Amino acid sequence: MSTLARAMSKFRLAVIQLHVTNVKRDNLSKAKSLIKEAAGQGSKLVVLPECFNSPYGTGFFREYAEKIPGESTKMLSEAAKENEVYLIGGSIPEEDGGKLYNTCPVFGPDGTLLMTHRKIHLFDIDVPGKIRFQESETLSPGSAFSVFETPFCKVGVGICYDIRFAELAQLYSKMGCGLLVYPGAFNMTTGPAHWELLQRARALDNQLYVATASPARDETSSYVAWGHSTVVNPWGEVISTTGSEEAVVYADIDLQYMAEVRRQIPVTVQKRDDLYAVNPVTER
Ligand SMILES: NC(=O)CCC(=O)C(=O)O
Repeated sequence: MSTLARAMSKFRLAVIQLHVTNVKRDNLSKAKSLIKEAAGQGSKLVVLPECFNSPYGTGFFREYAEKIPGESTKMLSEAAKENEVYLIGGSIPEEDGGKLYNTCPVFGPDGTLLMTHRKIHLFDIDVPGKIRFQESETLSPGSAFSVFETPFCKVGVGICYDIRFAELAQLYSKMGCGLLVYPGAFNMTTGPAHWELLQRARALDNQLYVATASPARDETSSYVAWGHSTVVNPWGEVISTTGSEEAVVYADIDLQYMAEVRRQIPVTVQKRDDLYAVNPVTER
């Protein structure tokens, strides 16, 4: 491997666990300053949480929704360019053609919008006495897979509940991703039970890096996020995490290490695709 290739196989990732308020302007300016802070620490890829510009809740999505391009994506584009980072803009409520989506915009270091991911699997759950949440009351699902290239590796994007679907991660892995990123706001019921477990499972199943970005916990909000933004390596180990407060979580991603794990335990090439296969039906 050349020195350049070796250098490109390592990069710093920053996950911003933002304290989200109901004042959009404040959310945007706080996000902007934390992106700058993360870039100042050498991060090349920066991730914001699900619903970083708006409180998370079906009663808020329409009020905070924007078209793309709009106020929030303008800030993200400028921040990506000013700080020369790839920026996964968490998610924002998006309005398009009268429908609302939970959408993650991704920007390149020149400020270009590389792609948007509209949450594919809407968060509709009912755990009696604990939590009932129906995103589908106000949101429509996306129906496209979302992978983008960086000089370091291919990155696959899902939003929160998308992490529960192992086939999506498997598909992204098959498409060549070395890192899966899920901006997500788990809650006080499913967070302690499933959040870390799902990340480690997706990482181990596919022998790749997994990163999640949650809003910081706010006990006064109608939906209390679990926090605990995390990065997991291809061995299934948590390599960086935090608690419930606002924080920036840093992790050094090493694609050579991923290749080493895949050589040692070669499940990615041992898959019996002659017996079973997960194949994309649409791609963009
Ligand atoms: N925002 C979400 O999709 C929440 C997902 C979640 O909490 C879960 O348990 O799954």
